[in-house]
Amino acid sequence: MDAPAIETHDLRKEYRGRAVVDGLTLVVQPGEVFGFLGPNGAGKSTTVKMLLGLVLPTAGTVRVLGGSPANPAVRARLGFLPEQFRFQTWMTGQEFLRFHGRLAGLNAGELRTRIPEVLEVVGLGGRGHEVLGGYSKGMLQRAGLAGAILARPQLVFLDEPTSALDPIGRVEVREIIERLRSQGVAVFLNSHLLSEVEQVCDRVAFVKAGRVLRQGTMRELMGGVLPLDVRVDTLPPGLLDTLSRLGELRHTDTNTPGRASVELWLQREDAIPAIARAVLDSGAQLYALTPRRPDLETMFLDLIEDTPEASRRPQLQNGQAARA
Ligand SMILES: Nc1ncnc2c1ncn2[C@@H]1O[C@H](COP(=O)(O)OP(=O)(O)OP(=O)(O)O)[C@@H](O)[C@H]1O
Repeated sequence: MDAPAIETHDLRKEYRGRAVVDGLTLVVQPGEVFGFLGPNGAGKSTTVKMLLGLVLPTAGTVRVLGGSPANPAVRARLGFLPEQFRFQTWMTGQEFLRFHGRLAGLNAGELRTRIPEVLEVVGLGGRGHEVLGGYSKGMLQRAGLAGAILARPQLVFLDEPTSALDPIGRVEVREIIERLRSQGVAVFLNSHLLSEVEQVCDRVAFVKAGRVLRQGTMRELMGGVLPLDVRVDTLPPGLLDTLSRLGELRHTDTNTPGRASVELWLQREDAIPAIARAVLDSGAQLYALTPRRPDLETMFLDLIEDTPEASRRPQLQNGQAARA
């Protein structure tokens, strides 16, 4: 089996005696999309810099792709899209990629085939001859992403990769990330767009003040529960009893004539077919069975709620009141 894409143990970074990364232990597997989340100043960028070998840890160990990030052979297999990329605005898109490709060790033949390929992947096909100074913010972000994946890295760090993109661009970046995953590439994603992280990440870690507060799959973070919304036309006698044997009945709404909805919390996804059968056997019409993904934003706010900012936060929707 391949070495983990990222493996840190008790990683620590101090600036002037203050720990900004404080005992970070993480494992990210090849082909895994890992979301690294936390409020401003949590130590995310410092962690990424240590993983890239740009900042030396004060203590602890870090291995990427089975080796040291200080090793040039390891670095050649890493891709990085920083949030604040300083582009050489006088270069064309192609020149920029050629420059980065050469730094990553690609030869002239590889660059000739790979540059048009990545420009196409990021949605800049046919625009590579234009100077970066004339690109829009979204185009620059796409060019940066092209640079990050150009040398076919095995591990890619993406820092806020869609902050300048419109909704279509965001979907495209999600598709690029999914394609990377299917090719066995690990992606370390840092984004404040939690709904986006929710949709694409296999696992997430929440960090605050340099420490991991919680990490796991979305399901694990929810305590292993899968909420399911069931929409039917009516609730015949006995159906609620049957459903409550298949999952935990959390909420029932029969206020709209001709419509009823039930929220069930399941322990196992494979209870869903039995729920569909129970509805049909009861004689009701089934309109929807919707597994609900846990809401990362609510989890995030809950976890960081003891910050001073959080105690000033107004009441949240869906009954999620901020506890001071
Ligand atoms: N070179 C440095 N010298 C001194 N302090 C630093 C240095 N780099 C970062 N810090 C401090 O470390 C803490 C963590 O910073 P870091 O940039 O890693 O946070 P972050 O989670 O990436 O934040 P953001 O979401 O705002 O980008 C901050 O308090 C920052 O001021």
